[in-house]
Amino acid sequence: MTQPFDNNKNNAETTATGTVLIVEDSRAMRSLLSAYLDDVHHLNTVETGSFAEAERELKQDATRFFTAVLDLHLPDAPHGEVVDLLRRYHIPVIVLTGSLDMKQREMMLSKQVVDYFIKHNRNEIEQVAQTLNRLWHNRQVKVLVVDDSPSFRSYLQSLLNSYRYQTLAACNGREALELLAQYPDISLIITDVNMPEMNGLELIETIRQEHRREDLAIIGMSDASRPGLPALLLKTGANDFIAKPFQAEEFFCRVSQNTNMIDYVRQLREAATRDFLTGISNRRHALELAESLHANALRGHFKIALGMIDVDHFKRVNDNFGHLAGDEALKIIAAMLQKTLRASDIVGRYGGEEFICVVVLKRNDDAKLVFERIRATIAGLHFQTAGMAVPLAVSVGFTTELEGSLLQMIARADSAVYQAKDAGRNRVIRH
Ligand SMILES: Nc1nc2c(ncn2[C@@H]2O[C@H](COP(=O)(O)OP(=O)(O)OP(=O)(O)O)[C@@H](O)[C@H]2O)c(=O)[nH]1
Repeated sequence: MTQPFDNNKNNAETTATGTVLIVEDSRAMRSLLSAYLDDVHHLNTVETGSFAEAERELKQDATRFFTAVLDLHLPDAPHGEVVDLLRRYHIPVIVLTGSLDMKQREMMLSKQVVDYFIKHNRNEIEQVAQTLNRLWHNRQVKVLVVDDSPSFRSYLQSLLNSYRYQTLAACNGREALELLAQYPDISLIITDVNMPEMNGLELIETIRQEHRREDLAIIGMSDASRPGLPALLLKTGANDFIAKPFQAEEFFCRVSQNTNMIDYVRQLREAATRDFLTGISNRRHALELAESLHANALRGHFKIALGMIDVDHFKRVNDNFGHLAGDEALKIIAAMLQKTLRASDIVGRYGGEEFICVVVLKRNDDAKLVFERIRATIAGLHFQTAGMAVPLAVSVGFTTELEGSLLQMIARADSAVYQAKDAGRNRVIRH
């Protein structure tokens, strides 16, 4: 396989914290920038006022810096020399400067500066902060580059690395598919069209049989001299197209638009499956997962037990200690259920103060003991509120009878919960 992950020593994955080096000769601007970035999640700053000071900090330990924000015009380096200094240490550079002519702009772009902003007011500082946040986030984003030219592959990788993306590379479609199988969380594939073994169009067609445009973005890349190609790539399933040769600025606009779209869809999906209070699966998602376990159990692949867990006298917790305290109690119980059960089991918030658990039973598992352990653990929990330790308890109904639908199984477990409540609560009843 061609060039796996980039393991550049200065890759942000190896830096322990997100420290930003600021090089700015105006003390007021430096402090304003630093104070603002401190508010940005994860980002500490080291302030320097000249080329010499920046050089000293880098010599001391350059690996702590994941990005630098630079002024181009420093008293001891008036022509942007500080950009070269940072690039020697492979640290991504954002320029925040008082003025910029066309020549300087070209110079910066040729040196792979991440972005540049002209100082006008606080608005630019906000934009710098947003760019830093994006770079910090990019460390988690995998981009696969597919091209048969080794030099072009490494050029693309170095461009992407300057934006802190994680990169992988393949020299044809077949290798790309192997890498995709190995790393299913790849967000974006940038592929050339003309390649041996499997070309870019065949690759896109194959990928689209399994991955939709909103799950995995693809940018097709080819010669600007083939006018019909962009449409063909888009029709085959590419999200976007870029013509070679291209400007780094355009390349990054397209890359970030596509990776942002994938992130956004992933966040929406995540939000749609999670219960907003407890963070465990919501009812709809838990039922979806449970349907599949139930179907497999009916086919005889394994045995399952389905339990409904209802918090006892929960109204009293709310009435005595307030709704927020009640919320805390629900979070504690959800976390405990999640921790107690195996990854192959399902835990979800069914509604209000009721949880659903579907447990895959291994050969020696006793369903009654599994739910008894849950009940006993919760009965041993006290949550602290208003200076008091409030005891918690749950009633559990469960069943291992698979017959009929999943909803019928839930109804059986539910009726066992009612029996447990009637029998005095804080107990486990089997249907
Ligand atoms: N704090 C909080 N309370 C909730 C939430 N969802 C439901 N509840 C409360 O849970 C309580 C459930 O009360 P009941 O159905 O009377 O049951 P209970 O008090 O637990 O009594 P038993 O089930 O009979 O032991 C109600 O007061 C609901 O307002 C929530 O998300 N947060």
